[in-house]
Amino acid sequence: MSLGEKANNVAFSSMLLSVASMRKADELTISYGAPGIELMEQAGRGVAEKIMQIFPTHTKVLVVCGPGNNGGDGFIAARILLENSYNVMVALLGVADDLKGDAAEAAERWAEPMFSVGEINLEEFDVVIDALFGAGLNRPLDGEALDIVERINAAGKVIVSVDIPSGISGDTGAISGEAVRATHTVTFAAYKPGHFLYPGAAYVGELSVVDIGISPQTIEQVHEGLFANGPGFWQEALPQLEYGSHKYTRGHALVLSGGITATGAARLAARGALRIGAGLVTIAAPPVSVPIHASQLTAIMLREMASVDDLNGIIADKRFNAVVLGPALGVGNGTQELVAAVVKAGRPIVLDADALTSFAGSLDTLARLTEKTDTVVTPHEGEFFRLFNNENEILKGFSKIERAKFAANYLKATVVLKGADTIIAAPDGRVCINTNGTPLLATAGTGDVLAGMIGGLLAQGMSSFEAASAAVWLHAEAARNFGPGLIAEDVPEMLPTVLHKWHVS
Ligand SMILES: NC(=O)C1=CN([C@@H]2O[C@H](COP(=O)(O)OP(=O)(O)OC[C@H]3O[C@@H](n4cnc5c(N)ncnc54)[C@H](O)[C@@H]3O)[C@@H](O)[C@H]2O)[C@H](O)CC1
Ligand SMILES: [K+]
Repeated sequence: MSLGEKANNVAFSSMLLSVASMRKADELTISYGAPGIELMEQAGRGVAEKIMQIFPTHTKVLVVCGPGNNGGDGFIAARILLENSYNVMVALLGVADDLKGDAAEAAERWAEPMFSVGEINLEEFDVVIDALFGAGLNRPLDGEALDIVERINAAGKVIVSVDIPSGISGDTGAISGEAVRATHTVTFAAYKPGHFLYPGAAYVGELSVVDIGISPQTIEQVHEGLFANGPGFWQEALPQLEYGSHKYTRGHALVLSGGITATGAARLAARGALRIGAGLVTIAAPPVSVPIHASQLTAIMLREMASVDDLNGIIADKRFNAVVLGPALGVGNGTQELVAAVVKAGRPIVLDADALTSFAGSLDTLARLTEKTDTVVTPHEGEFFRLFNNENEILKGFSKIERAKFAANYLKATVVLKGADTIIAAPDGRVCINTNGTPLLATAGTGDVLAGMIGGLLAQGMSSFEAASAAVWLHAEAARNFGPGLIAEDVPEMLPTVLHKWHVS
């Protein structure tokens, strides 16, 4: 199957491999008969081809090789570039005699001189290939390793990193001391979490993945449930419009509103739900807020909710098939009671903002509710820590992925842990890392819109993990399409452009 065909495979193109699962894929492939050096040849060729796609043959290329197989990839890339008449030099961190296994073989195949990193002047080159460290990085860079990374970053050249920018952890995106700021990163077989998690995501530059002969079957075999978020992952699960569609087949989302000074959040959420395709959307509001909403709503409907009894009366109508609670709903027991009432009705729910903060300090009360119905919770870091502040002992040292997984398991809910690199974690252990986050979303009310968008997809029958992943990606894509000056009200209105661009009916 060509990479192009594989990319069409919904799950495959989004599968992320941890460093350990990549190593297992490597070992399995070798055990099936492909020698390691062959994988390295294909890896090095993938890097060389990226250079050849972009730069003319008179480009002066310096390949900086580390002491392991990342360096091995570098030697192969250097040889292939030289065979294609590129002007190439190789500098080695360490000594050639210390090279082992495939890296030593790759160095053997580089028949030209090898310089030490101390001998070369970066100014003489146009492009630097960073083949210092990849999956084997196991401690902060120091000494000569740190020095050459700092020199590479200071040289102002185009930098192509092999597998992952040196100094970045493939699993967490964390920086070990310093890291190469790549212009491009070419990785192998599958993307790694560190390519999408900050700060690593800011160091990879333009990211591409090349096939090195590890089969999709092997990748699926070692895959541990980590996905990169994008249309490739959930497009097939998105509700599609059929000729028979009418507003009732597209679901009815209910959004609960706060009091008279806090009605905008509910309208933002409701608009997000409507724009993402819910057939009907209703806001349930306290009597004081009803006239405020009434003067501003058109397609979105409005019901008065003076008490929990009123809410029970409203959701007795089973056509309300998704409920969004939280945006400016108010913090306290009142909100806890509203959440409990909706859980009792057994509808899929989205809990955001105040519906989460209201349970700070009573996490188990929340867990007993969320385990009863299909739930998506959408905390940002602050809300997460308020909710899980008693679990700090356990969570200390946890990565962002591990914290999201812990919460999803604890609450038996899909957790959207928002941030520059939003993580979506399902109770079954699957994790989706968002790939298109943008600081444009750092403006009041965008979280309300996201909660509504998730509710709108749940109303259309989409399952929680896929609905949350799709909404997170479409939400950021809408912001990117709008650009500078974005405010929350713009996000729902940009959705048609994004849905059209991604051919999502
Ligand atoms: N399927 C695959 O996994 C393939 C991987 N390829 C490439 O191999 C590297 C991983 O190679 P490895 O030898 O395991 O480690 P590195 O080359 O990344 O690191 C080299 C070596 O460096 C030492 N080290 C670690 N941290 C430091 C540090 N901070 N300072 C100094 N030295 C350090 C440590 O001993 C490491 O062993 C992978 O990234 C791919 O590029 C194959 O090419 C294709 C298949
Ligand atoms: K590297």
